[in-house]
Amino acid sequence: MDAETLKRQAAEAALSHVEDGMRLGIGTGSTAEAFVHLLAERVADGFSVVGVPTSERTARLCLDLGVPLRSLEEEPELDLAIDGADEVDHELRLIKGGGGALLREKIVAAASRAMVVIADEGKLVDTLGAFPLPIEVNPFGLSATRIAIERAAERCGLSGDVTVRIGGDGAPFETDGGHYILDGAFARIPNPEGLSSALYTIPGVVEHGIFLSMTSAAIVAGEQGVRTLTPQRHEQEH
Ligand SMILES: O=C[C@H](O)[C@H](O)[C@H](O)COP(=O)(O)O
Repeated sequence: MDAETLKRQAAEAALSHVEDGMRLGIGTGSTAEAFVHLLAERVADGFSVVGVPTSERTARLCLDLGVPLRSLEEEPELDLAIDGADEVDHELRLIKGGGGALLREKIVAAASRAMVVIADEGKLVDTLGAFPLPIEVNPFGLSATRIAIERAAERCGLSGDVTVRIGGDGAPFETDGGHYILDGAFARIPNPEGLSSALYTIPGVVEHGIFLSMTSAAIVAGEQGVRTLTPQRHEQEH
């Protein structure tokens, strides 16, 4: 089965967590977009939800497909966030931000009573870090912040290049918040809590893509079917 089919299966299973009348945080990326398409079909059938998008890209798709939207300012307390991830470990710690939406995604997840992550099984890892860690930074003092990140990573026992993400136009990729992204190729992050804390001490760091203790459940689709992982590591077959 190809990754797109698996993403759609995970997105389908996530719909069972959505109840009529919910205020939903809606993630960014290809898996979240598969979810938006399915949600839009439900909305067209009369299902009532309001969505708070985690990016301009997701907002455009929701508007195109007729999913009603509010800003987080209008709906500051959400019932559920549904989002993809770049990596998920067995404690449901995540790396996110491959699409550059990590800041809004983390704010929306934090404003939600629960967060369900949807992914194909290729995203499941023993140790986070093979996917370069996205770190959102203020453009001011970019080089100084990059050096500070490298030193902080070294103090955590990590090495690897930290590079500025470049957009399609050859200029630094700019997030919806007007920040830049540095990608840290650390290969293995055995102590994500330690790296997270170290990154938060750097003034130019706006946010990073390590999501800790935010995931209520991860719905993972693979060749053997769709599984729901919870932080207690209980699994359910669908
Ligand atoms: O910034 C983007 C998000 O964190 C995405 O949820 C993440 O990159 C996964 O995207 P995809 O579902 O396309 O693999």
